[in-house]
This record gives sequence, structure tokens and C-alpha cells, in this order.
Amino acid sequence: MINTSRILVLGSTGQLGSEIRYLCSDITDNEWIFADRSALDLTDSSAIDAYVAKHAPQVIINCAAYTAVDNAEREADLANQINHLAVRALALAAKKMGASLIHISTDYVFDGRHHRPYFPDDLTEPTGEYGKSKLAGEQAIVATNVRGIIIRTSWVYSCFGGNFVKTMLRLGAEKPSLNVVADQVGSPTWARDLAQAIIHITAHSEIANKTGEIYHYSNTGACSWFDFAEHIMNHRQLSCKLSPIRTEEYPTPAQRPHYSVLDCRKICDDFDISIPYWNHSLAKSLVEF
Ligand SMILES: NC(=O)C1=CN([C@@H]2O[C@H](COP(=O)(O)OP(=O)(O)OC[C@H]3O[C@@H](n4cnc5c(N)ncnc54)[C@H](OP(=O)(O)O)[C@@H]3O)[C@@H](O)[C@H]2O)C=CC1
Ligand SMILES: Cc1cn([C@H]2C[C@H](O)[C@@H](COP(=O)(O)OP(=O)(O)O[C@H]3O[C@@H](C)C(=O)[C@@H](O)[C@H]3O)O2)c(=O)[nH]c1=O
Repeated sequence: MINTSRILVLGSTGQLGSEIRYLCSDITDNEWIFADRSALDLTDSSAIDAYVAKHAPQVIINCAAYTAVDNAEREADLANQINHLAVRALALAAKKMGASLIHISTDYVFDGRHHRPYFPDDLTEPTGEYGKSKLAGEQAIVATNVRGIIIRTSWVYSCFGGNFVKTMLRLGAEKPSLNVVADQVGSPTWARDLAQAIIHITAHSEIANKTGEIYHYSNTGACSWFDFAEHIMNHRQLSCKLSPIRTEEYPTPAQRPHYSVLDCRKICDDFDISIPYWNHSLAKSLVEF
């Protein structure tokens, strides 16, 4: 283990950024800088270099992103600015300062045609603008050769921010019945678990040996959005009747992968991490919603 002293977290008001802030309030041996949009607006790439130089962090954790999957279809330029161009500027700034960059990406870089979990080096083929912009961000990091890693995750939820769990709890309390897509399969991930893993990685000596390496982190196990919704309702004993439907029956602007389960063994092996099962984490998390 190494001692990291100054850690800059971007996207501090989002789900993951908020969970990191929540967890690290106890960790006093590091200096944490939490940047929100008012401190650094990522639509202004030229501000990034100066901000990073001013704070001179040893580690940067980039939790900021454009995450509105459907809106990205009509705001592709904005998604590209935040998820790609700003990430390139951030990687260059980190490299200049000798900082390690821990960047978060998504299962939506895959097209979902697989029938087995995706490895980090599997072929990427995003089906929507959000996934394309996130992939471009990954590629920009790799091209700069900055120290650090990219962690792809999936189906993230938390009591902080908006997510599928909150939507289901709201609709489940309001409506007698609901249709939910049953032919898209992935792994729900409690942002608290991922935040814990990231904090662990910032202090792990291996981080200093990596440049642009890609890892996967999701809670273990897999389910469809319909299964996920059913478990959310059951944990909360909501009586809303759920019906499984096919993707075509729930038309959305963005096409989502039918299967995006991630193989997470590499992050467990390289950083001595064990990952909780998705439904155990869901049960734990729901106490806070
Ligand atoms: N949510 C999910 O299901 C998944 C997320 N991911 C990835 O994980 C990471 C964290 O996601 P999550 O915490 O859920 O995301 P959220 O949408 O909860 O948070 C995104 C954060 O980015 C910030 N942000 C957006 N635009 C700008 C901008 N122009 N300038 C500065 N900050 C900005 C937001 O600020 P503000 O509050 O001001 O809008 C917010 O703090 C992202 O990289 C995402 O792509 C990967 C897989 C699944
Ligand atoms: C609200 C609702 C959604 N759905 C479907 C639509 C969609 O196929 C699926 C999930 O919908 P959402 O829009 O909540 O989730 P979505 O925005 O697609 O979530 C994604 O976010 C980005 C940021 C990621 O990186 C991904 O890993 C993933 O978590 O559920 C229903 O079938 N019934 C419903 O009532």
C-alpha cells in the first residue's frame, strides 16, 4: 500500500461521487477535494488544465459524466464534450502533473450480443450516443498514456441521485401495475460498493504500475430489468403488479444492449477486491432510500 495525500474527485454531486464523499468522511489521512460543476464545468475543456494544476492532486477520480442515455441521442455533441473531449483534457492535465487517473466507464460500450460475461478486452461496439461518447473517452485516456485505470461498471444505483431503483420505488407506490423489459440482462451495482473499491484502489501500490488499463466492476450475479424491479418491489413489499415485456414493447430513443454482464475477475485479482452479490447489496442499500 502507498500513501496518497491529495485526491481530487470530479462529479462529486452524482451517485458515485456522493458515495465516495460519504465513505471518505472517515478517512482523514488523505486530503480530499470534491469538485462539482460550479468548481469545474467540463463543458469548458480549457478550464481543466488550470484546475488540475492549481490543486496538484496525486490521484484524480473522474465520476463526472453525461449519463442521460436517451437524451444523448439528441444531445450527442454535449455528451461527446463531457464524456470524451473533457476526459481527454483531464487525462492530459493528469499526465502533465504526474497524477494517476481513475476514470469510470460503462457496460454500454458493448453491443450486447454476447451470451457470456464481457472481458475488459472484448470488442466494443456501442449502440447509442452515450456509449459511443464513453468509449471515445476511454480511447482518449489510452492514447495519452496517463498513469491510472478505467473501470467499467453497470446499472448503478444509490440513495443519492436518480436511478432505476428510485424510479421503481416511485412508480411502484403510485401505480397498480407496471411493464418492465425482461430481455435486457446485466448486473445492478450499488454505488457504495464501487466507491469502496475505488477508495481501496487509490491506496493500492498496483495503481502506480498501470497506464490506461481497463477493468470491470459490477456487483456479482445478473438479472433482467424486470427481475431487478421485482426484487425492489419485494424487498419493499410493494403490491404493484409487474409484467415482463420485450424491448420492442418499451420503445426508447436509445438502443440498449440485450446482455451486458461484465466479467470482473481482473479487478478482484489485481487489487485484492471481493465483490458483493447484487441482491444482497440491494437489500442493504434499500434501508437508506
Ligand atoms: N448511472 C449508471 O447506471 C452508470 C454510470 N456509469 C458511469 O459511472 C460514472 C458515475 O455515474 P453516476 O454517479 O451514476 O452519474 P450521475 O449522473 O449520478 O452524476 C454525474 C455527475 O457528473 C456531473 N456533471 C455532468 N455534467 C457536468 C459538467 N458539464 N461539468 C461538471 N460536472 C458535470 C454531474 O453534476 P450535476 O449534479 O451538476 O449535474 C454529476 O455530479 C459515470 O462515468 C457514468 O458514465 C457506468 C455505468 C452505469
Ligand atoms: C421506467 C421503466 C424503464 N424500463 C426499461 C427501459 C430500459 O430498457 C431499462 C432501464 O431504464 P433506465 O432508463 O432507468 O436505465 P438506463 O438509463 O438505460 O441505465 C443505464 O444508465 C447508464 C448511465 C449506464 O451506464 C448503464 O449501465 C445503465 O445503468 O428499463 C421499463 O421497461 N419499464 C419502466 O417502467
